[in-house]
Amino acid sequence: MDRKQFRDLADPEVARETIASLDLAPESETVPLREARGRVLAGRVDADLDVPGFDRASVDGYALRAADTFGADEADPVAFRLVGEVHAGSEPDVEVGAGECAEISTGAVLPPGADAVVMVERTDPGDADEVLVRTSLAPGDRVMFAGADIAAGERALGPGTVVTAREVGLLSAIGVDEVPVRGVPTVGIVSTGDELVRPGDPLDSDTGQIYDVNSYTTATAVEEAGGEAKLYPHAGDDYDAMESALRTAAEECDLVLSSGSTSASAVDVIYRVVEETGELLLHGVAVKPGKPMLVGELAGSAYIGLPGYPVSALTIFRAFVAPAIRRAAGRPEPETATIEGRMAVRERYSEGRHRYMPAGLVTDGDGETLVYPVDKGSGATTSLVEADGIVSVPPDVEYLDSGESVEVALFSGDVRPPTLFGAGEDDPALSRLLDRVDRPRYLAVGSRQGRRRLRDGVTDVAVTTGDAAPGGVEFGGWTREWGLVVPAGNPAGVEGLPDLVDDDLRFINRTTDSGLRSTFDEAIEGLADERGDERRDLTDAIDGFELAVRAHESPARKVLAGEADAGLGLRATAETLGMGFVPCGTERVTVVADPERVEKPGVRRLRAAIDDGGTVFEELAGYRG
Ligand SMILES: Nc1nc2c(c(=O)[nH]1)N[C@H]1C(S)=C(S)[C@@H](COP(=O)(O)OP(=O)(O)OC[C@H]3O[C@@H](n4cnc5c(N)ncnc54)[C@H](O)[C@@H]3O)O[C@H]1N2
Ligand code: MOO
Repeated sequence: MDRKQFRDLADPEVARETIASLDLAPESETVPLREARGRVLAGRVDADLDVPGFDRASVDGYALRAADTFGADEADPVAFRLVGEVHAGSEPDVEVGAGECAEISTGAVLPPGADAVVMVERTDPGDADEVLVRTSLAPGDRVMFAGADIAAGERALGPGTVVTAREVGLLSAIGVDEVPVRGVPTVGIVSTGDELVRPGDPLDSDTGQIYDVNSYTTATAVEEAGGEAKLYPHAGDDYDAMESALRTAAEECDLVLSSGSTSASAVDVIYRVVEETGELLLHGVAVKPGKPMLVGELAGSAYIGLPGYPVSALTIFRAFVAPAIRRAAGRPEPETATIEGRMAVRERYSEGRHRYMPAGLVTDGDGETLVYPVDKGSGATTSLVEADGIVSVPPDVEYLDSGESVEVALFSGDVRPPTLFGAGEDDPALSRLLDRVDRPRYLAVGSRQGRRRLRDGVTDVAVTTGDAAPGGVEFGGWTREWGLVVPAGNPAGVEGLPDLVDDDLRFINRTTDSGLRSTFDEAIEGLADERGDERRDLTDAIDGFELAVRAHESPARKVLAGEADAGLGLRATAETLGMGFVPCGTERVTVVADPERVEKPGVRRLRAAIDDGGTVFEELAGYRG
């Protein structure tokens, strides 16, 4: 095989073969039995003694010769002479002859001469040192013979066995206190990028800093695949920093995984580091996401470069890297849990790359599984959390039709569709109500998108302001007070919407998908009518009218950060954040369900939660149930 493929995007199969050609399997080792849980046996373990090591009583009773019990039954017992006793853990000092018996406890060595044990319950005391036996026995009854569990020389466990409590049980029984196990591949993780900050450290968003998602995510995924993750400090975006980080990791690990710096920009130099420090075998694969991945070797260690975008990095990891780590660790490929479903919507894609499409599941009113694409882009960490699995779409498929049957490879076998799937307005009361539903999924995409997804038959419920979604079953709702969120104490003395137009105030708006934004637009429209102005004149006069942010607290937070004087928001938000509030009105939030899905358990639960309301509305300033 020609292992170098730089110019064109490689076929995914070629990428898989190239990764398979890397050697990342560590040496086997021996570990104490107490530390063997979860490890994979590297070789066969044979028993070198019999278990049990002696003929053993299985019950408390009397050891005797079975032949002497012939004809005994409840009505007609046979008398035996008691000649001694044997306890577990001691060597018998008695021999059992014809017509004799010895008292014996469970687990004790069968005394010489005896070949069976009668349970104490089937006996009675007789005269003096006599025992009456009220049942007939066959030789071997209530006795476990030496080697019956496992015999010396027998195969106990084979290579590849994953050690769990059961295996520890057998190994303990045969006296093994150390086991040969496959080495755990050590995987060094080097994230690249000047902008990265470890979670827990302070973040300066103004300078473009972001929390490092890939280091911990990849480390967790490595451990899930059976490797040992070793985190290195992230490397800056220059050649020397990357070279030194990769070199150190390569010296200490079986596999080095980097993330970032794989693509086309001037700082994406990692391929040169690999080329010059080791060998670059492949750069670029015809998959989406994850096109710019790299495969190579570095100072005797295997190397894979993941793209910087978290979704791309994790998708590539799952598709290409995890199988290689499992192989190196000697772990079996997990049963892929898959589920068939029909596409809820049509999805187009035609870039000629094999696509790993994150997909969510929802059940319709008949319990049938529907599949919808979740694509918030490779840079959105919520893409994978909001999805349930991946639909693999070959490069020649240009679209998946609505209603078309597809197969979803679930992220794990225990993934289930949510009991309730909703979309619409971002609202704090709704968040609290959803806490009362078991495993709901809710996408705060705004009223407009909420209506659309309910109409498309994707979601079970829509949560909207203004007009309720048409054609649905109304579950009721609540009102919330909206207005302008200003700094505490309202230093600019803002009194209402007219001040936004007339005064020199920096304002932050909500995106047009949000229902609150529609309410605001109507109020501006009303103000324009009142003044006999064009709406446009008013909006042009508002400094920041076009500055729109996505979620319900976002404008207030910008005000809090000193970036604006007033933000569109809710009284509840101002209260929570300890800010000032200028009321402009109330608006109604309505929950509407797909008529075919009102009987789904999660949907019924939400309806009950709305009816009940409890303290939810009382606890939120400006809310009424
Ligand atoms: N002109 C082109 N630009 C891009 C192309 C292209 O073909 N031509 N490909 C795009 C694709 S596809 C991908 S995928 C990315 C891959 O980019 P890099 O691997 O070079 O990654 P960076 O540029 O360093 O980062 C991309 C993005 O991800 C953020 N990032 C990086 N590391 C982390 C981390 N550890 N945790 C969280 N987020 C991280 C980074 O800040 C960037 O926003 O390139 C496209 N561009
Ligand atoms: O390959 Mo990029 O990963 O398409 O987003």
